[in-house]
Amino acid sequence: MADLIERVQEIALKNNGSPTKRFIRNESDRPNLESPLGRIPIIDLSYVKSKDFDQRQVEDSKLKSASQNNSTNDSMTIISESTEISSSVPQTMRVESDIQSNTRSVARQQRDIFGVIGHGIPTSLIDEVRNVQRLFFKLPPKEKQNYTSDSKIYEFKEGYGSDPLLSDEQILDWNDMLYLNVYPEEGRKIDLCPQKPESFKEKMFEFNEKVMIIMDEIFKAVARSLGLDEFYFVNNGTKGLITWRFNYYPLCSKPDLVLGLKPHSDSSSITILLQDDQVPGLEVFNDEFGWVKVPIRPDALVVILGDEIQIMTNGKYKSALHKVVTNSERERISLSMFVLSNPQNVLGPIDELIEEGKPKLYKTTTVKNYQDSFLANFAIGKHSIDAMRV
Ligand SMILES: O=C(O)CCC(=O)C(=O)O
Ligand SMILES: [Fe+2]
Repeated sequence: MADLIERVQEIALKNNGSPTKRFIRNESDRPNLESPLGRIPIIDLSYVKSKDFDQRQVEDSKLKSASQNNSTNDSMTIISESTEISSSVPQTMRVESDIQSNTRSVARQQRDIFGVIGHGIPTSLIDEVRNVQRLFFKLPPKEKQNYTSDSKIYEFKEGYGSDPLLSDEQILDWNDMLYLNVYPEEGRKIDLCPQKPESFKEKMFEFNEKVMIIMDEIFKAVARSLGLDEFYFVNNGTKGLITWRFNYYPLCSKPDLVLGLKPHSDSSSITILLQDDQVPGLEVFNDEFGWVKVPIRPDALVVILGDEIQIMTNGKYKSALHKVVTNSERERISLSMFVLSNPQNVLGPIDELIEEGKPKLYKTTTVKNYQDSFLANFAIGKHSIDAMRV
């Protein structure tokens, strides 16, 4: 078993987008390309940051309803007042989505994923980040290969690569990626950071600085919504490590047989996702309707709750089960910014969040242990959080 040297992009180019056997999913795992368009809440960060207490409370309670598993119909009413991000899906896709939502309307909003607007990051910078990412993946294979690290395949593999091949039975994701540690600064491997396009590093670090500020605001709002001290996460190393994953999904002539990314939850506390501004693909699991498409709103960042939050909140907030489907017309990119706690931190339910009379639902371990088991399980499609249940 060796790492897959030929990248998905090259396979796609050589075969006109036609996947080889290794990518073909078993019948039960194949995507339904007609899944309905989901509704995800929108949080306006300019209100969350506001000094106006009342306005901040409205946004905080939206976040609470957005995240809490057992929220009531009342809290859903609050979030339904917010703008739906489906409103700015590009015209061509909107028509398709509207037809779908007419035939099968999705009433229940997601509670494990939400859009963030009012974040103050200029659209021009967001577009530039998407642009340098696209330019990087357009480089010749040899050039991109310079950014591949030679660490063992079952460890976290920084740099350029694709789904590591861990067993002969494994079905691979139709995705190439570039993984980079961006925080703390001393953890950066500058030799794995693309030299081309020239502005890649500059745009990446400029964007990172802005996103780091937003992360703190989100952590503060999440803490408030849980009744914790607002600095609980900020002061306890929940923003301990930030890793970016630039995803590239080539076009695929058999999107009904293949997945861009297999169903998974992220191991992070939260993931901030910058979606492609044109091409949909992300789907999230909805308890009522099964898989639903996550709408696109080009200026919004998407926040995905990860396993760490589910464990820390003793299941009060849930991590989002999500996957990516491919399409036969256009390639797609996305950028996942995973926020992980300090590796040495203890990971387990927070004492203040264990309700009286309710048991602890998750074991306690270290963040490092959880990450290690997550990476090994991810490749073979297993969910690590299942092993954490008491
Ligand atoms: O491509 C996307 O929209 C999602 C990517 C993702 O889930 C991941 O990188 O973990
Ligand atoms: Fe993910």
